[in-house]
Amino acid sequence: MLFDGVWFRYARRAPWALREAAATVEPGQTVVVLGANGAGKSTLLQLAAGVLRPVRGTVRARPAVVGWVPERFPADQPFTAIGYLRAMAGLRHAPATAAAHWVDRLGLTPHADTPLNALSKGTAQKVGLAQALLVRPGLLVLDEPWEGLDAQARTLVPEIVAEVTASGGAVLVSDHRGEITGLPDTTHWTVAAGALQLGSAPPPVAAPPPDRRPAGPDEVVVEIAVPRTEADATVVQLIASGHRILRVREPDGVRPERLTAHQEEAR
Ligand SMILES: Nc1ncnc2c1ncn2[C@@H]1O[C@H](COP(=O)(O)OP(=O)(O)OP(=O)(O)O)[C@@H](O)[C@H]1O
Repeated sequence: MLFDGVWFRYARRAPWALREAAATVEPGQTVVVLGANGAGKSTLLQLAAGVLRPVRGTVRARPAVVGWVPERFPADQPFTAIGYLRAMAGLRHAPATAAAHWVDRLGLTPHADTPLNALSKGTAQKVGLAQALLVRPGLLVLDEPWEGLDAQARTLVPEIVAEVTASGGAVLVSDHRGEITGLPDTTHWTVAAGALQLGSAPPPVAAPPPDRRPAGPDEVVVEIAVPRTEADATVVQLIASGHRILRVREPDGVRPERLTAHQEEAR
């Protein structure tokens, strides 16, 4: 599949959400799309899936079967989980066992008869994932597939991606938090302010230094624990939300040399 000079904006006078994107996706390839909030990842993925059409340029040679998993599954539909998947399976001429297979595989059995709009966000996301897999896709497009999923379901994502690519399908997956660790042989693309860069490593998140002033009488200190890989990004987010970072530290009893250079400086 080829992005041939693709430009997109959401309204006539709106700023370009994607500018002159040029890229190729080969069969069997996994492309991880990185970038900050609002950079244009979802826009790019929707153009790949054919959900949006380019304003300029074209997307060529899109595989016939596209599985599209949006960032938020639209759960406001008058179906139960299994009813929805059976209806989708019928529309797409999927194998008769497809809906039941994915309900079982994604751990949806206890929720099969629950109306979609009564499902938790994570369970609804699993239904969104299941519908994209009813017919094995030549292109699977996953927009932040980890959002809201429980630990068990998260481990299934790399497994499913590997199965799709092993059968010659291509996968495009966005990951604004840099969560992807379990996917082998991936190509990285980075979107920054609507510009697509190919083959670049995840951009480093440079966290500003801590604010050394002690907490004042009208403040409280809230301690949080985050995954080591998300520490810098969390510091940036908290500061952007108007909070002060007093320090970043290792958990009690953990040797300090495991801190990154930045975290060491922030102690
Ligand atoms: N439906 C829409 N109507 C108008 N503007 C939109 C719409 N969807 C996205 N945009 C704008 O297009 C730009 C790119 O948004 P996009 O959702 O592609 O970013 P993203 O990288 O996927 O962000 P996030 O990680 O927050 O999902 C942003 O400026 C956003 O505000």
